[in-house]
Amino acid sequence: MKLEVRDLRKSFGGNEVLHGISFSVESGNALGLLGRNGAGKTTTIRILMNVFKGNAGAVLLDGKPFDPAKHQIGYMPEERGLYPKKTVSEQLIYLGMLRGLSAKKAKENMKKWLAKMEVSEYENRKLETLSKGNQQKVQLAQTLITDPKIIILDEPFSGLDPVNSQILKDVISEQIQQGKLVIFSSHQMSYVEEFCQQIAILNHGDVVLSGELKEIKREFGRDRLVVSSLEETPEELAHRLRDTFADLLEVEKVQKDRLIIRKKASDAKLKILERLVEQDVDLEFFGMYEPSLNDIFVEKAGDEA
Ligand SMILES: Nc1ncnc2c1ncn2[C@@H]1O[C@H](COP(=O)(O)OP(=O)(O)OP(=O)(O)O)[C@@H](O)[C@H]1O
Repeated sequence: MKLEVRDLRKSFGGNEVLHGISFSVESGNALGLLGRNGAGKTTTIRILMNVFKGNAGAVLLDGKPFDPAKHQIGYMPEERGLYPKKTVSEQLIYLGMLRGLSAKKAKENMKKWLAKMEVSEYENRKLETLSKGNQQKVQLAQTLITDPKIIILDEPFSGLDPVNSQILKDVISEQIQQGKLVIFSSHQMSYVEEFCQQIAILNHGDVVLSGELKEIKREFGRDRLVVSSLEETPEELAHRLRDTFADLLEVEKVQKDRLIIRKKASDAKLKILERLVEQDVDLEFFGMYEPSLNDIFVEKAGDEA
């Protein structure tokens, strides 16, 4: 399956908040929808789920208009909607049956997903007596109870500690391996980086970058090198390079204890290395720049995530 968002626009009261969003994702892949607060992630997901309609554009599944009501979808909205007074098992079975499972299958899946989320011990507790993080895991169990082929999660990691985030990450990775199509929004770059093949970065209602994360990283790192010296601080090294390497490179920035430089020609790498050796620079590191997703996000969306 291929889910495609094509040129989506949305206005609220004359204020356009999505200016033509496009991205696509196929089964067996996860797409991380990234963006700062207010970038338009939730609005995009709500249009995908037909909570409301866009003013223009289309959502297509295998090239045809996508109607979420006609498919089994695991959707976890930003505002969590479980019943605080009911027990965990009651509500999971109820919601499973509401979505077409037999009572037997709903009970079976309830047990399976509570175990995967490591919250089986709370099966007979009222939801309101659980911690926020455990309620969140129950919500995820509910989202996945029908074993949906399409999974759409709005900020699934919010409120989870690192251990619970890892549990969720493992569950999502397993779903991807089983061929599910996953879209989720997040601010947490490290998790997105670990298991998303695709990303779309939203900034003020525009997709500023989208595609295969590996490709994006390769492209982003192209022409850039990282260099550091044992004897000179990155600032001192930057000074030296600006003075005596200006024909070969531009100094881009200091990142922690290293310097990021941009080659002026694609074959300049060896020449740079030769000149560094000629000048007796005591090299600590010299190599390709491999940007983190956070580096890319900061450059594209303007600030720390
Ligand atoms: N119902 C609404 N009425 C008016 N404006 C809205 C409505 N829903 C969203 N917006 C506006 O649309 C923009 C995008 O909001 P959205 O919730 O999609 O962002 P987001 O990327 O999900 O942000 P966050 O990370 O904070 O959840 C914001 O400027 C928001 O104020």
